[in-house]
Amino acid sequence: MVESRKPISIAQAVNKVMEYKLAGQVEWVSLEESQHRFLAQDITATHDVPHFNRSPYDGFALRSKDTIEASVHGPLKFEVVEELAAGMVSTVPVQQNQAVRIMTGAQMPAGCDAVIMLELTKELDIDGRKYISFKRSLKEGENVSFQGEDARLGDILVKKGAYINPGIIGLLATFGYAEVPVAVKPVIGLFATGSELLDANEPLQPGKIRNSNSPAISAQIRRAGGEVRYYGKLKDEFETTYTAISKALEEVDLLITTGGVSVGDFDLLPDVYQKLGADVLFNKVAMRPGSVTTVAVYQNKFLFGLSGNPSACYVGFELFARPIIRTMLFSEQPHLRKETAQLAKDVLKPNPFTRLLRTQLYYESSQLKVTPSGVDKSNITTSLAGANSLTVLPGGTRNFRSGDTVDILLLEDQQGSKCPW
Ligand SMILES: Nc1nc2c(c(=O)[nH]1)N[C@H]1C(S)=C(S)[C@@H](COP(=O)(O)OP(=O)(O)OC[C@H]3O[C@@H](n4cnc5c(N)ncnc54)[C@H](O)[C@@H]3O)O[C@H]1N2
Ligand code: MOO
Ligand SMILES: [Mg+2]
Repeated sequence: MVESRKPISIAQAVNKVMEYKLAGQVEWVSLEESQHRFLAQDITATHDVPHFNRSPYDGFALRSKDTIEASVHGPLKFEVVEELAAGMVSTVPVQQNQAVRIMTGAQMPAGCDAVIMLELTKELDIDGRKYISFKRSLKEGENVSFQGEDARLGDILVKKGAYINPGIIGLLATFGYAEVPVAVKPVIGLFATGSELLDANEPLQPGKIRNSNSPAISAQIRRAGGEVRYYGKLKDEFETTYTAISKALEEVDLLITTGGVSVGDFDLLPDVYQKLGADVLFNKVAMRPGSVTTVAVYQNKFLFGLSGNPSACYVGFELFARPIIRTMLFSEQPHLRKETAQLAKDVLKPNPFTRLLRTQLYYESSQLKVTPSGVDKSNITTSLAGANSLTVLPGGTRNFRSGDTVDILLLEDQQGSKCPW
């Protein structure tokens, strides 16, 4: 008699997994290496930016109160007493009706409170001395970039858990973070199970298929921010499978297997969990694909038994393993980002279990739209290539029509969501 499994909802399954979430750790890496990593601490401004008043233009710094009389009919003439390139500081005090030639980025000379752009002046040479004339007055503070206008000392600029993008790299450099505190990448062990599996470099043989799950899941692990420890393929033999899994568990926090979790004669993972004495959190989720996804905990380590079917394996990872990885990367929004979009095609099917359609999300005018990225079956690989989102069609519904608003989960997004379920 085949064991009967009781399906639980996705929300219940996600909650069960998140109860056991693991803590993250901090390491320091060079600024360059920090790209695509996740911040392990809030980044605060270590000084004002800019930290001195400076000129945003090439022109002449002067005292605005001296310019009040300037007009088209009565241009004023000021003597130029110094020239400042960016990086230089003034040495000559500026007196009434004097100006300092100043370049973009140079610190404002003491006493000056405005800058007139080069284009608005005429330069004169009188008896070997330099002068400018100009025809308009300036207000106090005009064309000055003030200390602290970009950031103030102590401001929190980027929160812990943020994905480090090029803009953040620039910010870190601005504030002198030559070394950056980032989350240690969780190491995720991975096995593919199945005696039918060939590697990508092997020619096809009758009855055998190439192992696509390991490379795909490895890429998903890296996309989520983890590091892959690939242990290779396992034939469907109990002793070798049990030994390999128990040994690998000593080396990683999270171990993913693909295949062998259903009720077939060679689906050995349920027996492996039993022999280990692992606590099986669930072995059936009311979702399609991925209904056989099984998660177990053993000595504070996770065993993710993902389905062998490629689409089911892909979805199972994103829903249950990704949030654990992102939590270890200090994210407060570790789940896939949830949004709504308009369905662009009819999906005329009953959904006894919640269906997670692999979809292509795109913009049309100002509307977000989704369309299935291929055939909606658990054993299909081709629909995964074009999928940048999962469209959630809740269990107990049927027949969605083009134009219906649906919930979507974004696969390529770094923002995430607190809990979409
Ligand atoms: N009697 C029942 N049969 C099945 C049930 C069920 O409830 N009762 N569930 C079906 C569902 S749903 C799924 S999903 C699959 C899950 O099977 P397993 O997780 O046990 O995976 P396998 O049987 O090992 O493989 C399934 C399928 O995927 C192919 N596969 C496996 N590994 C890979 C890989 N690394 N790369 C590419 N393809 C892989 C494998 O050859 C099989 O075709 O069970 C249903 N059956
Ligand atoms: O778990 Mo299966 O993926 O529902 O098709
Ligand atoms: Mg099976």
